[in-house]
Amino acid sequence: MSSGAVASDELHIAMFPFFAFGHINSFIQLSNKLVLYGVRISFLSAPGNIPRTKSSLLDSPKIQIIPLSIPPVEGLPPGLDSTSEMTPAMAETLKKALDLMHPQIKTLLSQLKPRLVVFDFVQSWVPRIASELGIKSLFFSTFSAVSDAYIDKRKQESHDFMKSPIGFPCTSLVSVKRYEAENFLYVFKSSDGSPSVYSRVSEAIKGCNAVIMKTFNELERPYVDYLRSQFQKPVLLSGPLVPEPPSGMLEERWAKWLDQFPSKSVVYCSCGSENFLSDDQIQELTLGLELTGQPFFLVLNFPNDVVDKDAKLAEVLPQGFLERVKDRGIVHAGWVQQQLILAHDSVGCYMCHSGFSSVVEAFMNDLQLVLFPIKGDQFLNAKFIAGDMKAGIEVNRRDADGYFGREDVNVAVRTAMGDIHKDAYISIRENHRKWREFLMNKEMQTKFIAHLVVELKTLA
Ligand SMILES: C[C@@H]1O[C@H](OP(=O)(O)OP(=O)(O)OC[C@H]2O[C@@H](n3ccc(=O)[nH]c3=O)[C@H](O)[C@@H]2O)[C@H](O)[C@H](O)[C@H]1O
Repeated sequence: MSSGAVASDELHIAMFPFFAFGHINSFIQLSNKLVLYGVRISFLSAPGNIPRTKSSLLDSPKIQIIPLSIPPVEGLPPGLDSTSEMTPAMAETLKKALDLMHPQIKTLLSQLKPRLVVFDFVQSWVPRIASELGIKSLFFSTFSAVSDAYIDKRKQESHDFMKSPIGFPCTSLVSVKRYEAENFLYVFKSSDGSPSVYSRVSEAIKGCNAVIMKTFNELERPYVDYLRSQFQKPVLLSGPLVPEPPSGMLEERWAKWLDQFPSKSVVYCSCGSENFLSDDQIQELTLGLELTGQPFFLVLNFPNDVVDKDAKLAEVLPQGFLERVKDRGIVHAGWVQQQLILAHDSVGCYMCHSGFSSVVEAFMNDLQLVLFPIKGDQFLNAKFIAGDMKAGIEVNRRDADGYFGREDVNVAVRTAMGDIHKDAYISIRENHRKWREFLMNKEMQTKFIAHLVVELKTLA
């Protein structure tokens, strides 16, 4: 069959993630798995995100990237195409810009003619236009099932979030800290006419033909069963979408720096592509990493309104800090090749925000997880990993405001590295090893995707 011809039974799927790399990445991993089963993918992307997206998508004639244009909206500087470059306020405005893409997307879908469109919570209007075109729509939740379940069917008071809801599965997750419950109220916030996260997710679930969740029963069955009882519609499971081992080479400067340290001795610390720490948090985090005595590679992000990121870094780092740690510590502001850093033999501990893709990448490697969630789903992911999976250690946080001090960082990292609290270290390490073995089992991964493809073809 020539590359232009389309087999009648070929399944063509349009992928339309929200313009945040925590979401884009999950859509990329889903696309890469599906294309290996002959599925044709049209990946809708804002122009500025195409280079990173292209570098992670499989180089296959079955995948085409479709560039979109983001309509101009006041408060959204032109040329910014992902939340990793935006302030939180701009990220909210980006949602409004996405809502204005309704006609563009409808025209595109009518031209592409996919049998299915997989969309994100922000674009909760997709089911309407898809059904007008005879296209089935699937809401792909890039969050963990535990986080979707905990947030589900809630009232708009923080005390309501303190405890798990009635009917919630009986697991280690029975309550959250006050500051976490207060943070969850964000899902109800609607800024100048843009619908709240809560209403977008509710509309997405109500309107779609099925929900896809990036998980599997062996990991999150209680939460998946709970959501199935709430959603009352097909919930398809993709499995963990473990990425293929990263291709390419780690940047020379980072490879050379990491090579100088013994195996599993370095702490890699990152807050993900969408989180920005306060100056005080940066002080305590850096002084805590210094106290551990371990070599460390710290990556920090600043929103795009911080023009000179290196100057900002110099301003917020503790006095004399860089001089004191010059032989064993690096602090970098900006994007790094995270998967290649995690795969480096010198890295033995990953201290992270508990983002779901980043955690899956941690389980691809032999390292220990230290969890310091920053917002939303990350709080629940951290509790799930430390509580249900017992495969990581959370940094101790103050109940009222989530404050963590340098000693909290020091204790968590040294426990994860086996310096102190040996019993906890041994059990966490063993559980991490078991889950890694399971997640890296090719047969299991194949089973998840093969089953998903059958379900998608049945739905289409
Ligand atoms: C659903 C979303 O998941 C997010 O976490 P996640 O780990 O998936 O995303 P990132 O850490 O941004 O990372 C997303 C992807 O970018 C990669 N990366 C990131 C930073 C970097 O410097 N270099 C990289 O290569 C990383 O390896 C991962 O593959 C958050 O919880 C968010 O709250 C939630 O809405």
